[in-house]
Amino acid sequence: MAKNKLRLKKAKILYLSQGVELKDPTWLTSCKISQDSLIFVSCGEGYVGQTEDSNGTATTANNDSLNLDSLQLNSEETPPATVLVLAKKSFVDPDANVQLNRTAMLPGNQHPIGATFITQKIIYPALIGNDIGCGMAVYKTRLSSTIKPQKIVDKLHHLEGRWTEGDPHAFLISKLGDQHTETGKAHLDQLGTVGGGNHFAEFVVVETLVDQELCNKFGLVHTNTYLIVHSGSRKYGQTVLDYANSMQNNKAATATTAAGKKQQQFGIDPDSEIGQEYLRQHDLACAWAKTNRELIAHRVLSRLNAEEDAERILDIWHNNVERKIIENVDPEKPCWIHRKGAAPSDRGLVVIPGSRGHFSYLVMPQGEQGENGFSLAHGAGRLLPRAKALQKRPQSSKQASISAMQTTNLGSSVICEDTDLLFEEQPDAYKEITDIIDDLGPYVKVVAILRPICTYKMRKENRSADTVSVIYLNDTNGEIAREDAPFNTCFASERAFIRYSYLNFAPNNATINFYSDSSCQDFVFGLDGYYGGYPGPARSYRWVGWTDDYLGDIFDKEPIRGQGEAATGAGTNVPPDGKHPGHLKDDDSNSDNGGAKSSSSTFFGGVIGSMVILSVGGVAFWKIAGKKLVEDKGKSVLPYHRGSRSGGGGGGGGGGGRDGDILLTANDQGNNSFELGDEDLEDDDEDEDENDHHRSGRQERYRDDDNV
Ligand SMILES: Nc1nc2c(ncn2[C@@H]2O[C@H](COP(=O)(O)O)[C@@H](O)[C@H]2O)c(=O)[nH]1
Ligand SMILES: [Mn+2]
Repeated sequence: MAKNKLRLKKAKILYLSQGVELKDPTWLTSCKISQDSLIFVSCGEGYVGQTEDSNGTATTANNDSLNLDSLQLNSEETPPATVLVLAKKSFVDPDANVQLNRTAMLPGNQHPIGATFITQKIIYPALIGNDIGCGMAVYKTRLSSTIKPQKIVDKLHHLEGRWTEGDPHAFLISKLGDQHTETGKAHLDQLGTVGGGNHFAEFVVVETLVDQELCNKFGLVHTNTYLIVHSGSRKYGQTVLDYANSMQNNKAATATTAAGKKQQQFGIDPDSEIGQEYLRQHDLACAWAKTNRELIAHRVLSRLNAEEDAERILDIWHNNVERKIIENVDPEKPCWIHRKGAAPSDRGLVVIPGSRGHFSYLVMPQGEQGENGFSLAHGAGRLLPRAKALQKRPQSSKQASISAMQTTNLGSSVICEDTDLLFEEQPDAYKEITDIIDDLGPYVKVVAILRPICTYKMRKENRSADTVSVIYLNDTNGEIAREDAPFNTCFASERAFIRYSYLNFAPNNATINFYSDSSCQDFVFGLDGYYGGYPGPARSYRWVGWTDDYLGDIFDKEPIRGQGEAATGAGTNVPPDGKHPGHLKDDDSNSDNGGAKSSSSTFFGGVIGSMVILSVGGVAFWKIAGKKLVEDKGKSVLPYHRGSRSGGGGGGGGGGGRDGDILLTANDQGNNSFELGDEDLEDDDEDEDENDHHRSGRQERYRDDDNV
């Protein structure tokens, strides 16, 4: 319409007065827009018209609370919600205001973080996003407040990847009961891991005891150190959102009316079967996230021998949907409080962190809670988008600028071995916490102010997440050698690799255990026949702790096999569902106890979206192209000399490798290099941050994108 009337070649955005984008032209007919309403037509520019604040005062666009009543935009089915912006002193991004007002008309898939949305009769999974149950926990520890930050830095290692000192599944069940048996082994490698993005584990001390009585009640003292843990449900939450999305998509396809379609695309009736199932899974994810924070605290504190007597002071979700009867709305029917980066103000003590270089506040909600949606800020919130914060990284004196980022103006230390993340999360990228606390003045009483001393974000070195342990067990002698074959992190820029694969050097009759010690969920392995290997009884393979998640597309394709007999055999714990390489064979005679006619094996593995191909004793190199494993014909067999290998197991039991067997491949740290084509950097990670396209490949894997 605008195109024709105004002869615009590229009318891109229509705004209603107040700056609300008219996304869907059907609103013009389905909503009552008065005849004399103004519509602003833009060729892509932002809204520049005037807005009106809640006092009726005209202001410039998008910089204050908007009164949607004055929009005269009302649909009988979805009248726009009332919008209240509590931020007065603190900065609010104009785009956030626009998103907020748009969401008030009909929740879509863009909404600001740091907001609460209250609905009746309908819930909106998209408002919660994928990091269901993200929240903050605070623990009192017995560590003295005089502890040196460097001591903490030195001790905080091996916190990535699966918790190996205990059984994560048993831990989950012990905390949450049998309801979590249904989660099976899935995602357990992530239980007890901080994750990426804004997540952190931070040691703090008390800077100021503000409300002595409440400090006494919660054990807040100057002498001790406290631990704040911020994390969520990791990939588990994503599966729950996926469920909701798939159900909604199905429904949307059968919706008849335009209005009905919109509703069904984004919202669910909580009493419907789908709604009930979503809420059930959502609640499990929230419980999972809480347990995750508990295990993170346990792991972190155990590094400092302080896990035993730690006391949890609070644990709150700031990313979930909650049912609540709000008397003055409807004393009978519950409302649904969606918190997207907002802390509850009806559950006692709340922590509001600033940034790793600012103070954090412990506050107690007070006074009338209601107009604030029973919610508070969950943190200072970002001032700068990630990309902008990253641009502040100086190009020169790289190392100096990295080191500067590893301490803060408050004298605290920062552990963050991803340099981009280090800059993205710099304190200057966050708003001033004191402004936020001032804005919350009517709703909270400050209890104590906390000073950071050491913030753990992530380490790359020794990430057990990126380690595959290959352990050789001799039939009779038990374990004879273990090698951790580390992927030198799964960061695309650094090239994942496996140092060695020793399969060919394991003795005949050995049982080779593949321990999945990884949260690299797309990591895949395969075993297949080997061209001309040495003769000997088959080895068998045990797959320990592997789940379907680890095995990607590669195994859907039958790998190109060598000419020899495969030495694969089903171990006691095989990878699921036909994906075990043993299932690919015609002749399954080489089972656990070994068929006599086996030879050696070609062994290959890969990381989808990145690369790792290894091949021991094989004849071919392989590479990942997109999500497919293809033979890399450009590579020839490279020699490998057993003599140069360290560790036991080589040649024991009579077989051993032979000169000329190929050691693996992959990156400059392996013995043989393996170049990657560009396709290896393909960005196919479903975790990708929609606001953060500058990275690629596996680099996103550890980023929790929706990690509010
Ligand atoms: N004390 C610290 N606070 C931090 C850090 N990184 C972020 N933050 C604050 O926490 C919230 C979390 O926000 P979310 O949207 O990811 O849930 C954020 O708004 C910051 O104010 C940190 O390292 N230490
Ligand atoms: Mn969060």
